[in-house]
Amino acid sequence: MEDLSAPKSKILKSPALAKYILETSAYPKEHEQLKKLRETTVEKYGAKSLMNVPVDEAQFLSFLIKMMKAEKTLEIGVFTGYSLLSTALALPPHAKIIAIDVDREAYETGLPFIQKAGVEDKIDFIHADALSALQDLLQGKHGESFDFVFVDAEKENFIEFHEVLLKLVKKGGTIAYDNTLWLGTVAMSEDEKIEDKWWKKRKPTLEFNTYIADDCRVESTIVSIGDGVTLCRRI
Ligand SMILES: C[S@@+](CC[C@H](N)C(=O)[O-])C[C@H]1O[C@@H](n2cnc3c(N)ncnc32)[C@H](O)[C@@H]1O
Repeated sequence: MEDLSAPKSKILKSPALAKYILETSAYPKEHEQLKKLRETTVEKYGAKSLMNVPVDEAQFLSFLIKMMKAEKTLEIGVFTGYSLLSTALALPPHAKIIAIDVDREAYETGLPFIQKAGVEDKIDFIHADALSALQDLLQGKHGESFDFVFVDAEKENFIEFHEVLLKLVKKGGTIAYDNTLWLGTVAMSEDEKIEDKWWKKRKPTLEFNTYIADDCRVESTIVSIGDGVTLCRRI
């Protein structure tokens, strides 16, 4: 999660290079309804609109979903639905996405674009706190059933999410965690400390990254796109 007030909120430190990637590769291939959803989010949410995943990151995840031939996915942290719509467009017609967020208003802001893109039927939105919704999925018939999970909610809960998600994702399935390089703070020293509201998420991010590096139940890699995405494949 990031906003415009964040200190140079991308990990790519050259703004010119970031602009080049977006303009040369990402924007030309962006679906019309994704573009409209993004513009509406900026208009309504201003600085908060950068909570949407960056266009190049969404395209990377879309590639991954297609290459995996995923058919059942889960998203934790929807906001106005940029990554949700991108995932829905990447999935085949009969596929399903369960999407969880505590903020129904934000989801409903993006919903008209999901509807116009013709992919609403693939989505089952759950308006709830993610940890309790995940427990419900586990009690239901969803154990070991997901091909792909995207986690883009509070960093403080990532380790708890991971433990439940390992019971929900299939063997060979992938869990992607967003913002795992947290504005680059993971590699900063105390001397370089930035504003408290950003710095305080450095510690849970560092703890999560160490936890995953030590977790023999998954193969994992940190991809330096957006604000950092960790991919975990369940062994
Ligand atoms: C960074 S935004 C998600 C952005 C989204 N993936 C996109 O591409 O637009 C984080 C979202 O997580 C939601 N969230 C944070 N903690 C949550 C929790 N414990 N349970 C459910 N939703 C949560 C917030 O309401 C917010 O909408």
